[in-house]
Amino acid sequence: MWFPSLYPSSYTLIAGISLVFILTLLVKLRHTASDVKIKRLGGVRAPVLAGNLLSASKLYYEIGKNQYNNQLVDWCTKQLDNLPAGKRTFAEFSLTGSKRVLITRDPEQIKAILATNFSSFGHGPMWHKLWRPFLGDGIFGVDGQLWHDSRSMIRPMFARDRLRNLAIFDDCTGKLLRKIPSAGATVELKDLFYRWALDTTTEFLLGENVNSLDFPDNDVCNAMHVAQRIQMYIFVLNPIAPLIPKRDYHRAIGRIEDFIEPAIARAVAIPQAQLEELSKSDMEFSFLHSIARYTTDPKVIRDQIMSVLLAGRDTTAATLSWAMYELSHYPEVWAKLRSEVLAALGDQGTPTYETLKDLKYVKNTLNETLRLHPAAPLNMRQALETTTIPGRPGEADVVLLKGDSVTINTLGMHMCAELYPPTSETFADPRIFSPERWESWTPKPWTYLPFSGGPRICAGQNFALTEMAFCLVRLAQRFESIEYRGDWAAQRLQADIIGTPALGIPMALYEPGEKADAAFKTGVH
Ligand code: HEM
Repeated sequence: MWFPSLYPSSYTLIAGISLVFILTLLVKLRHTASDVKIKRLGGVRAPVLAGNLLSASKLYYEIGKNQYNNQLVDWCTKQLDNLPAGKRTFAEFSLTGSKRVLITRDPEQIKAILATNFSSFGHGPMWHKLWRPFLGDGIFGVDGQLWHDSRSMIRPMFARDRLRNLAIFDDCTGKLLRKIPSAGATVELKDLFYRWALDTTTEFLLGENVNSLDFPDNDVCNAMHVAQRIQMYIFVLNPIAPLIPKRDYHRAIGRIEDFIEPAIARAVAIPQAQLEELSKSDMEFSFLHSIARYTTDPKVIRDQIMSVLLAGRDTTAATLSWAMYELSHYPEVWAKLRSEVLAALGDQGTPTYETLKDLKYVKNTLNETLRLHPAAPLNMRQALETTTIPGRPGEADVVLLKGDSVTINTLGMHMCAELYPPTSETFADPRIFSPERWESWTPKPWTYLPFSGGPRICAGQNFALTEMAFCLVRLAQRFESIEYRGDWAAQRLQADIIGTPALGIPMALYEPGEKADAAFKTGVH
């Protein structure tokens, strides 16, 4: 009686074993085929972290787990740290034997990928496909001519210091300051910075803002969060992307579109002659107007707006969150920063482009924050054609075959002790936050890349540095001291698309003369 039930399960077992055997063989064959191509090109393969089905499946499982636990960047760096001494700057893995992934923190390789060998690399067709529902064909999602056209389209709005931008920073930062409660009350500063950045960026892009500072539960703000979180999973777990539920993702994107599309419709209705006239006004001409001079196709405009919204919002919010996190731990740094600000502007003076440029310690503080906490701790590229990048000094080049991916571990590179001078009186241990180090030190080329490098360097770098300096100056003008109200040492990096403090930034800020009030030490405002 038990025979009939045994047969199907035996068949299943045999079929299962055969499938695993065939797949393993296939991976092995592909691995060998890649080896042959690499040898033919006179180069070498990077050290292999995982090159068969079993080890690569385990590795992808670890990627998913570490992403879930906010430890993906640490994991990525550990993979390199665990390699034999002298070989800790790059390594590869592959699930299928072809389409390898290279992780690198080697400055020479990064320079080749981003600049000297620029045309051989891009975000790639897979990136485009995975991000398309969100970014469409906007600058962040495309390569080649489409990227070139996008860059030309958005460049004019970043080409010079515009008065309108300062007015936006002033407005939104004023509102942010009004949300910070009186002495001793705990405020979740990270949440405020994200809302401030969303308001600032939407005002800059569209000429109207989401007003999430006044309305914390704003659904555009929530939609941005949901879309980005799911997008990160789709991207990191791309081999199983089709299995990831996407209903909330599409709904969130739809909500963001509901906000930006009416503004686009209004902009494309403006006659070109009127746009031409508007462009002469430094105060009234918005990013949207600028793009509408290039094209009146609402879809093209929507895609560029989405890209810059994504690029411009979380980056500055996360960086300012990290800056305040670090500053709260070093009262003497806050005091020095504040005295520089007060000497230049007093406690009320409005920052201008000129004053901001002269505030060296404020600049050093932001540089140091971006060194320890680059907003994009990992950056991705794909080889658009078979090519080579430098290997270890004195060794053969590393070959990347068309379709291979590269993960540039920017944070891992910033943390590499070998890339810094020895620790001294003027140069603190590189793991420590020390704006002073920038007074006597300039990083070696291609070793400090918070804004990336080469032709695709952050288009909004100056805008971002001015925006963040403006906000930091206003905070320093008003608050004499700041206090972290969480477990400072327990903080972790949450690698969403942008790296952000996983535990938030609960803080208390004190104006001159205010004192800590124990009664306020509970509850977050
Ligand atoms: C702390 C602030 C910021 C940091 C650290 C930062 C960093 C970066 C990085 C690393 C890239 C390269 C991404 C890649 O190669 O895939 C990038 C690209 C870009 N960023 Fe930023 N960014 C910041 C703020 C901003 C702001 C405020 C804007 C605009 C309002 C902006 C606009 C862009 C754009 C449009 C690109 C795409 C450039 C291209 O592909 O040609 N960024 N940014």
